[in-house]
Formats: sequence, C-alpha cells, structure tokens
Amino acid sequence: MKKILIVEDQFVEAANLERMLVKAGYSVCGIARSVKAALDILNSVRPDFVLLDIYLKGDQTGIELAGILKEQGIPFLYLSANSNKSTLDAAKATRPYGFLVKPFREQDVLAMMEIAAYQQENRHQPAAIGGSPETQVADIVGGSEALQQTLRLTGIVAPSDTTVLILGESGTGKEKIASALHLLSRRKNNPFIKVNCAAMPASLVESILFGHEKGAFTGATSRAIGKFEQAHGGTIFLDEIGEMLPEVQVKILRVLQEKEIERIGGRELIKTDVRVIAATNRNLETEVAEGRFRMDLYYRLNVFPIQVAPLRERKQDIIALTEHFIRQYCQIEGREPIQLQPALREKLLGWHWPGNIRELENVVKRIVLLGAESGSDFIHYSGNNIAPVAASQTLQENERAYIISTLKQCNGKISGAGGAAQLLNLPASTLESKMKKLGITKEDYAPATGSGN
Ligand SMILES: Nc1ncnc2c1ncn2[C@@H]1O[C@H](COP(=O)(O)OP(=O)(O)OP(=O)(O)O)[C@@H](O)[C@H]1O
Repeated sequence: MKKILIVEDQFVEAANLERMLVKAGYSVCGIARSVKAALDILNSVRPDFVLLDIYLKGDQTGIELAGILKEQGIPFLYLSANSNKSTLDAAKATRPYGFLVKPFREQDVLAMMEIAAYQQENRHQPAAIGGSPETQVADIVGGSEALQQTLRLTGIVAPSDTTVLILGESGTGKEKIASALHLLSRRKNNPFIKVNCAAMPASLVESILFGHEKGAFTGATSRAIGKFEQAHGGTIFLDEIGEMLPEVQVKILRVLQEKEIERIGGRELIKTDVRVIAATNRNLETEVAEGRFRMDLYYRLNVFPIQVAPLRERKQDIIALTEHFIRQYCQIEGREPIQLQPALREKLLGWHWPGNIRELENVVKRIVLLGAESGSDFIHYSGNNIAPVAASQTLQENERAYIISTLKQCNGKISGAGGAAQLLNLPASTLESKMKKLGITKEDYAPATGSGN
C-alpha cells in the first residue's frame, strides 16, 4: 500500500484529501501543517509520495521543503491555490510531479496520483522510437526525443478523464496530439468535437458552445444543440483557448467545475460527460499575470500540461516529415513519389521553420505540384504563408471572417440541412441579418460560378 504524507496547513483541506486517498486504498502516514512538522515525520517514515501545499504554518514554505524531498529522492505533488507567477515559477523549478488545484475534486486527485506513480515508474525507460501505439493511432511522424517525450506523456494521460492542456507554437501538431488523446481513450468511439476559440465571435459563442432553446431570442425557431452537448460521452477540444474572451472563460470554468450546461433560454441544467482538452500557442502564465486569462480557469485546465516542441528544436524530424508529406501528396495527385535531392534536403534542414510543421507541409505541397526545382525558393514562399494572428483582428472582423469561412465550408448554403446557419447554431434569419450588418455579400463566400441560396 502506497504511503502518502500530506503537508497542508488547512485542516479541512487536509482531512478531505485524507478521506479521498484512504477510500482509494492509499495509506496516509501523516498530516503536517508546517515544514518543521513534516521534517519530524520524515525522520521516522519514508513516504512514497508527498502532497505539498506551498504556503504553510511557520516561516518556511513548501518550496523549501521540496528541495529537501528532492535530495532524498521522495516524489511530490504541489497542492496549489491561486499563486502568483513568481511563486509558480519557483515551484516549477523544483520539478514536481504535478500540481493539484484547490478545491480538490476526487477524480483529479486520484488521476494525478496514478499519473505521478506511472511517471515515476517509467522515469528511466528509454524512449520508444517509432511504432508506438500513440504514433500509429494518429499517424504521427517523427523519432526525435522531444516528440517521443510528448508521445510518452500522451500515452500516459490518454486513458484517464484528466483535463489536458497542450502547449506549443502554431503548426507544431497540437491538434494531432489532441486527436491521439481521444483515440487512445475509452471515449474513442464517441464524438471528438473541435472548437476554435480564436475564431468565435463573442455574439455567437454561447449559442455555439451551449446551444439554445426554441424562442430563446428573436428568430430562434427551433432548439439547437451546442458543442458541449454534441461531445457528450466523448472529447471536446478547445483550440486556441488563450484567445477566449473573459466572459466566455467564466462559462467554461463553470462547465469544468459543475459538469453541466444550460442552453440559452433553457430552464434545466443538462449533465454532460465530456473530457476536455485545450490547446494554446500563448504563454498562459503571462496571460494570467497580465489579467487577460482567469487564474482559476488556468489552474483547472493545467492539470496535465503537454508541451509540443517547435520544429527547429527537433530537426531530426524534418526529413521523416518531408518524406511522409511527399508520399501523401504524390498519392493525392496520382504521381510517382519524388526523390528528395541532397541540395533540397540541406535547405530543409537549414531553415528555422517559424510556421513549424504546417509550413513544411505547405512547402511539400508546392514541391509536389510545381516540381522539385521550385523547392529552391521555398523559403521565400513559405515566409508569406504563416497563419495570421486572429487576435490582431477586431471583434467585428473576427466575426465576419468566421461567418465567411463557414459559408464557404457550406458552399454558400445559408439555411436548411448542412447550411451555415445550422453549423453556427443560428436561425437563418439571424444569420442573414448579421451578414447584412457586416456587409457580407455573395462575392465574399461564393466563387463567380458558385452556388448560393
Ligand atoms: N508529427 C506529425 N506527423 C505528421 N503530420 C503532422 C505532425 N504534426 C503535425 N502534423 C501536420 O501538420 C499540420 C499542423 O498540425 P496541427 O494542426 O496539429 O498543429 P497545431 O499546433 O494544432 O496548429 P495551430 O496552433 O495553428 O492550431 C497538420 O496538417 C498536421 O496533420
């Protein structure tokens, strides 16, 4: 039976944790309210794990105790309430097995304990190069140590219902990791619903995420089911979470805490069973420090962070990815696979790939379409091809772009099955009046020969 020491000055929190752990079959070998009391206990027992609060009774903090635990090789998890960035940085520097956020939820505590134990057991395992289940399941290419470490963490956390936060620059493959997490979970036969938080205009967000009832607002002629409800039994992937507006952040926080949603205009709370995966290319700690992102939501999401390295830090993957995309695009184009010439290979290896794998993929598409010689100027080409930052657009521009891209996706169809109004969870009349207000005309979304309605 695993022995756990709880170092926590709040009596209620400590008792609560003890109850959860004992119920799950752990033995709690002590509760200490100060560093001194913890050291007294450590003199007589060696716990398998320490759950460590940062602020304690007395003048020493949990971060100081962490140093001693590290020396003794005793693994620990922090129990953190909302701390400021410098405290969090100092805590992170002690390399804990993770952070648990107050108020504690039983399933998070137990999942974290299991993950920490697994990480500890597998600490000295060499990386499985290629062919791992994570790689196969989502068609992920690359043998670099950085990617293998990401995949190891993906494999560890996938089967649990733990919330995962995927961090990395644009185009590094965060969505691929999210889909691997889903495919390796017990939810794999249920929906995987992706939501792009950056592209969601404020006026539509609630309806898109939570749905609405018939008559909820002018023109709401029928009930619409939101993304959270669509994801029931499966996974919701909140991409670009760092761009989410504060008024929406608070609503997401509620869903994470209560696991229930309310449709606009609805009177009942609907229970949802959804696993949440979020991703961002922003530094969320900076966003929190600068007041743009809610600290409580950050902690709720950051239960299990997974970092995806930029391509320039895993150059080893460049050739494997290039060959993979060449095979893929030659097959699509019905052509014989192109041979990668040494000069081009050098060039690919020498570039710093600011747009990461998406940029590499675009370069390969161009090479396949225009011939290998076109590769010689790919850097010039790809430099213009990096996705614009949505945050620099005004909200109106954002809303306009979102509606236009949805209309394009629906081949210009506004109402009825498969129309843009349905995709946006809006009554067609509301969408039409929004289009009018935003000056969206057919030329914006339908090619000259395109169809509309
Ligand atoms: N390891 C990989 N093997 C094969 N294809 C990959 C890999 N990583 C990424 N890709 C491909 O690169 C492109 C970009 O990846 P993805 O969309 O997952 O990135 P992202 O980090 O989510 O980007 P963004 O932050 O802009 O949303 C996709 O077409 C994806 O299929």
